[in-house]
Amino acid sequence: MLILIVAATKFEVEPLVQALGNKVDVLITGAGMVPTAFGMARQLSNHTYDLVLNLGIAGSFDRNFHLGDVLEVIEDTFAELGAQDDEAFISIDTLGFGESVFTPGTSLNEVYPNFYLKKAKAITVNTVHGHEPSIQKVQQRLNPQLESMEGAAFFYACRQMNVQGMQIRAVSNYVEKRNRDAWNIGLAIKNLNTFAIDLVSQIINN
Ligand SMILES: O=C(O)c1cccc(C(=O)CC[C@H]2O[C@@H](n3cnc4c(=O)[nH]cnc43)[C@H](O)[C@@H]2O)c1
Repeated sequence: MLILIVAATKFEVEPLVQALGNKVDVLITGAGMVPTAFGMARQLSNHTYDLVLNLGIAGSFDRNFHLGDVLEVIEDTFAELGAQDDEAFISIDTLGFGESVFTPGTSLNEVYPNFYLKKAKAITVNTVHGHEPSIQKVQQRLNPQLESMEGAAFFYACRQMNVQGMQIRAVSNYVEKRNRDAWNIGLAIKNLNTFAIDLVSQIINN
């Protein structure tokens, strides 16, 4: 089983690289949609994989999730792709020249049914939300549970390159008026990597 791990920063997957770096390929793209899409296109043009895993931290709109929770992203939307029409937003889909909503090519249940994670719907943004009025606006429009800067681009690249992909994220912060002191990146990275090391070990040993 050939596995590619895709992450925005090396910090997010450092424990997994220490534990399993000789058994899987790891692509560190840099943060954001463009580096993710470009990095994946280059890597997947030159290599073949059975499974591609996007691992990272994320902000949560949903207060039922706790900091450190590890979640499977089952839908991801390019939240800013469209046009403003005064107070309204017209999605790229409605405009008729693109798609904004993407789903994974596979699922945890399909890949390894012994493992279970709570599911979440996410949005992908260029600008991390940190201003209450714009948070309320995006919640009314899309009702997202999570936010990252790469997820939808990951799903898009998987689909374009015809590979099976899955996105797993751990909550590092709530999406709220910017409050960097309240982030718990350390806990999110610890829980994410504990889960991912366990999952990848099981997959490659079975
Ligand atoms: O210090 C900051 O303000 C800051 C802003 C965004 C991301 C970071 C990171 O250190 C992590 C990079 C990675 O984290 C994802 N992420 C985490 N929380 C959020 C969020 O609330 N909204 C969007 N993305 C988030 C993102 O995918 C980044 O690539 C630091």
